[in-house]
Amino acid sequence: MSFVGSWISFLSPSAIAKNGLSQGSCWVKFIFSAVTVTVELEMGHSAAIWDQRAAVEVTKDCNGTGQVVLHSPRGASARVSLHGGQVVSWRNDRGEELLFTSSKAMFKPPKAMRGGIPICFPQFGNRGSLEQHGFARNKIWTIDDNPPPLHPSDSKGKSFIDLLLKPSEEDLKCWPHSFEFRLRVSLTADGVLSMISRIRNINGKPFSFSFAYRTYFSVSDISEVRIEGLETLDYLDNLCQRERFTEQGDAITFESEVDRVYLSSPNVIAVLDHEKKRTYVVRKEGLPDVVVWNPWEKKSKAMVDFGDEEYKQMLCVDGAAIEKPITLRPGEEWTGRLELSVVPSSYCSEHFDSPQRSLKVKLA
Ligand SMILES: O=P(O)(O)OC[C@H]1O[C@H](O)[C@H](O)[C@@H](O)[C@@H]1O
Repeated sequence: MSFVGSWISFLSPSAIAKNGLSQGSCWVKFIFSAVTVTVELEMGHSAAIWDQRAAVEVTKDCNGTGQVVLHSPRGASARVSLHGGQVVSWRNDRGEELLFTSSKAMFKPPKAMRGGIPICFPQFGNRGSLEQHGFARNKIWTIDDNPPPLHPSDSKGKSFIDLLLKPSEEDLKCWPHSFEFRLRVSLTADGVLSMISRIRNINGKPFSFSFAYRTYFSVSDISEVRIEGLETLDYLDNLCQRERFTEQGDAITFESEVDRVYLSSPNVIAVLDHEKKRTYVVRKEGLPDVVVWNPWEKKSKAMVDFGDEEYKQMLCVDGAAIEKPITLRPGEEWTGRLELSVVPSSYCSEHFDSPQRSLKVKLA
């Protein structure tokens, strides 16, 4: 289908209804700022070159929460909820969902939806006095129309949205530190998903926090999955009172519950799904730790928003800063970046066999 054709079908009411955008929505807004589209005709085929910001849809529903859908010109998409600033869907150009969402997930505040990429801030797990994984994932974020600039490469050729979280009076009672948390979520034409978090101390005193992009990857079968890039690292085992161990295996595979924080990890990690013949590549910056979590059978049964057998279809691999909390002095800002891409495993076996050696790709 030509680019123009696919664009028109994207705008049609049936496409909007198919994407579920009109259901229960108070309004739908399309943002096409600074879009430059060139359509080239060559040998009877049409191709599109999309130079600038691509299509971003914003939908707001009646209970005050909303979603933003990012579209790539080649058909990939990402959906971000204002509830939690949580990425709730990431699809490739064939429409395949790459993130896990539980069939029992609840999409209503105040709790984060089980799946996607909830943000753990300012606390990870129960390492502190706040609610599990901190409050950011449970709050309503706003769209930031005028964020401080990022590097031009963070915008060029991408569809993106900027979100903002500031503490409420209630948040300040349990965590008395004023901050601005800016989140940029973007999608490249090839469907690479990026998240950039900028957290600024606007308080008169220093504060410390921990952080994780809890990333629920969708996998064919957990027994067919392995992680490369964490071998030989030290980790804290949440199942053994955070005792420190050293990883011994060649790669990480799964046959029981896992809940670990790998320390001082390389900036590129690969999650290989043999059955699907695809590999997720996780690139990160500013995030020294990697959490690996799968609840397995017993814990799955204990979670109300998670199916008994669903542990087989998911794996959390989170870029994180946990062991050494980040400290910001007044006026200082911290940045943590995550970039997710997916490649066929045939490509991976050639290029990603040893992530520590060959995946030294700097984030743009
Ligand atoms: O159910 P959640 O609050 O999302 O937490 C899910 C899991 O996250 C972490 O990995 C914790 O160490 C686990 O103890 C917890 O069960």
